[in-house]
Amino acid sequence: MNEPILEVQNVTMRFGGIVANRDVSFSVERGDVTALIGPNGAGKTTMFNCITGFYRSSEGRIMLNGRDGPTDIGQLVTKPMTGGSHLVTRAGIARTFQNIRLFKEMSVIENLLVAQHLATRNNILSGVFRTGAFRKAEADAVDRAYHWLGQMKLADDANRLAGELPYGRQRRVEIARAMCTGPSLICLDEPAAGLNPSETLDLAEVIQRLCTDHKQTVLVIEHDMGLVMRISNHIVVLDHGEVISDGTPEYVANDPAVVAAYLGVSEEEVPA
Ligand SMILES: Nc1ncnc2c1ncn2[C@@H]1O[C@H](COP(=O)(O)OP(=O)(O)OP(=O)(O)O)[C@@H](O)[C@H]1O
Repeated sequence: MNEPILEVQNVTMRFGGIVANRDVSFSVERGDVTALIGPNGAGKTTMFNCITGFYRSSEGRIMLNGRDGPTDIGQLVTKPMTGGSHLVTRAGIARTFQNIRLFKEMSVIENLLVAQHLATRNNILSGVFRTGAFRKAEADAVDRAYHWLGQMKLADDANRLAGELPYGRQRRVEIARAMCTGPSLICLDEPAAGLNPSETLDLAEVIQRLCTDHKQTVLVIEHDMGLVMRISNHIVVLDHGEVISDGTPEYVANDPAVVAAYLGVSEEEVPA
């Protein structure tokens, strides 16, 4: 399968009169770390919310070529009765949030188990009667949770309250929780926000390991350009809701349109 894992096709998102994304198109290739960057208010989070099924875009299409074949994200979100972002998680897109959203009064391991209950197809009856399939699913969920805690260098924290961990570790718990759902694509919303430099380095290492060891495809919004340049091999730049550059880190870093957007001056004014 050589097709991109995610295809954003001419997506426009309006909130009343505000156009947060305008005719946005880009692809995420399998195994890549793609970074979505841009100045404040450029439309990055809105784009993420469309991709992860929190919003239905006003126009355009977002296709996931995941484990169930081509899936139209917008159709999952608007499916009558059962539609919603949980179906997008099941289809293979997991995410973390700009503001950490762990269950702070639960242990780390419980946070990872809850995520898997939402992602599996067990129903209430199999739980009540504790069928063989249910018990196997539970045992697998625990194994998977410990596996990802180990990968995120959190094995010793399994039974601590999530809210008691230092911020950098909480970020890694969020990533472990997302990985437990077995995503085709993991979307990280500003993972370095609020981290100190040494926590950011740990985070970079963890994200790089997801790619090298687990062939995980990653889409990340990030303002920390040091981190973006270290981890990504593809960058899409948004400004005022539109894609202004798309390419390798080297290409984007030298694109006058990007320099202009960040400096807040017109393209013509940027020195060659
Ligand atoms: N729910 C909403 N209702 C109305 N306007 C919104 C909504 N969400 C976003 N916007 C507007 O859409 C534009 C893009 O916002 P968005 O949060 O997507 O940008 P961003 O690039 O993620 O910014 P930041 O880097 O500051 O997080 C902004 O003008 C914002 O005010």
